[in-house]
Amino acid sequence: MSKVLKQYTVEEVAQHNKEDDVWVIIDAKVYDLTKFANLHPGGPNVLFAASIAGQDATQAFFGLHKHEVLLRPQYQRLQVGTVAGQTEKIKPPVPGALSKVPYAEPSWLSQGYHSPYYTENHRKFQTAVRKFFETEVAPEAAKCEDSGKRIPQSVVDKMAEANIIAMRLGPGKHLQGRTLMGGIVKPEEFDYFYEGIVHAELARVSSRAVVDGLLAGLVIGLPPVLNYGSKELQAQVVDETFAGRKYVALAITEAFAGSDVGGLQTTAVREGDEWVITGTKKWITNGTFADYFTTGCKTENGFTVILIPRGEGVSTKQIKTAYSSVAGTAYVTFDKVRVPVGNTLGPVGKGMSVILSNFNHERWMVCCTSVSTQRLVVEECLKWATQRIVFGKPLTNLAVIRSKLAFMISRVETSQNWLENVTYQMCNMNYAEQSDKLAGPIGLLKQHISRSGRETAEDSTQIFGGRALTVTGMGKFIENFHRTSGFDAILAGAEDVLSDLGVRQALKKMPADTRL
Ligand code: HEM
Repeated sequence: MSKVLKQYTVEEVAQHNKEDDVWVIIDAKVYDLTKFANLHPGGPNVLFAASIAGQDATQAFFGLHKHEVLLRPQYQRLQVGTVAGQTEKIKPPVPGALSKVPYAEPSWLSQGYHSPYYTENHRKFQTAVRKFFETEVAPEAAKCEDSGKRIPQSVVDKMAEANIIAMRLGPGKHLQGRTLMGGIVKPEEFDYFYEGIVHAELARVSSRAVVDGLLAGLVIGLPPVLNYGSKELQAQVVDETFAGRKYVALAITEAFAGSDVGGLQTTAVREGDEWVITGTKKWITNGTFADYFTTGCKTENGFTVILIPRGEGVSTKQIKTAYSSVAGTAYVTFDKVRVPVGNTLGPVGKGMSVILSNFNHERWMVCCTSVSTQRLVVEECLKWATQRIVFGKPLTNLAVIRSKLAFMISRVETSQNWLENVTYQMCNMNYAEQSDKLAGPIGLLKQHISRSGRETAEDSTQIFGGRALTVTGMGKFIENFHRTSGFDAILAGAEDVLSDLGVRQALKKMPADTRL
């Protein structure tokens, strides 16, 4: 039973202004901080100041803490009453609800705006997905970001139950017969806009590392099995991965070669009905816990992709990167690993096209998560710049801050609009057409979005000041974004390589019969 809260007048609260009896008012609620003072992370003295003890400390509080602090159960207990004649103004977030902060949501989710791409059913789906991620994933995501431990199986199980894992691989036959998000969308109606919603909502509740830790390896490592694996192999692997019982990682990059896939040295040699594989792989997302590795190998006549199950000769070790170990980034060693020839994905020697066509979806997914995160940065900055008082006025009074906000908003809106256009093209092209027509545009889009992200990371850091330098507190989200936005510029293809790819693809299509 929740405790009955007494009402106090402002004058009554003001009596509690001593070190052994300290109360404060925060947003029309009365808190008894007497016992808590010595445990307060900001120290006891700040609570005893004449402007705080017994006073309305709302503005001071929100200048120093995120709202979520008051919502933590251990701090909710400090509330002893409410203030007579006052009502709370700052509302706790409702799971699944949209933000009312301008530009915090894409225009298709903003009241009074329209979109040619999304239907009412996309909206219904979005509400359900946001609620799911906010209630089921967000609490664990925050814990794992801190601890570096992998996402608990209970979260994976819930994602599998709603078929979120399968939906993250996009539309296709693999969705047939599955109930998607409780049946809100039929498998045959599921398009890339639905999939984009899943990526965007995941990014809203997760740090960059958690986005990857929540089975990004599977999202990029399983498509070659779906597109090129034999029926027997698919039967063995697909269901158990969509059920969240087994994990997959894409193992392409090596210390010897990153974006230049041609320089890979891991080698597969055919011996009867088996491949014998030797080599190393680096920066492998989810590699520490993956059960299967979709691996790029050098073979006699070129490059071949082979699915390697974890077993004898396979070892993985964690690489410490700038983001949390929750992503399970690994260094993988294959030491004369024997794999049946049936595990080959696509034609022998033609692995390059398997990998290159797979990149489109991976890069597009990074675009979806990155734009969503950049939008959250805009929201955080708008909130902070409005509530932060400097020299007696809100930060928004400064033209330089408004200018930064203008560029941040413009970057996220241009990115979103281009992304939606590319998504629409994907919805209307088959896999082969996408590989032919979209590799260049998606490369350019990703470099635009990751570059925008890094500029936004810089701007937001200036807006948050010192708070953007600490991993906890008001600016923790900005700090994390600033530290990890570079991952979008490298993973799935380095920014410079992708800009070049985009232009080279365009040049290939230049008509021979044209002159200035
Ligand atoms: C219900 C009342 C309060 C609770 C539960 C609370 C809790 C906390 C927590 C959890 C932190 C650590 C910040 C973080 O890492 O997120 C913190 C820091 C701090 N708190 Fe409070 N606090 C309360 C009231 C106040 C008030 C009224 C003041 C007024 C000056 C204050 C001043 C500070 C300061 C100066 C810091 C350090 C901020 C920093 O390192 O940037 N707190 N508080």
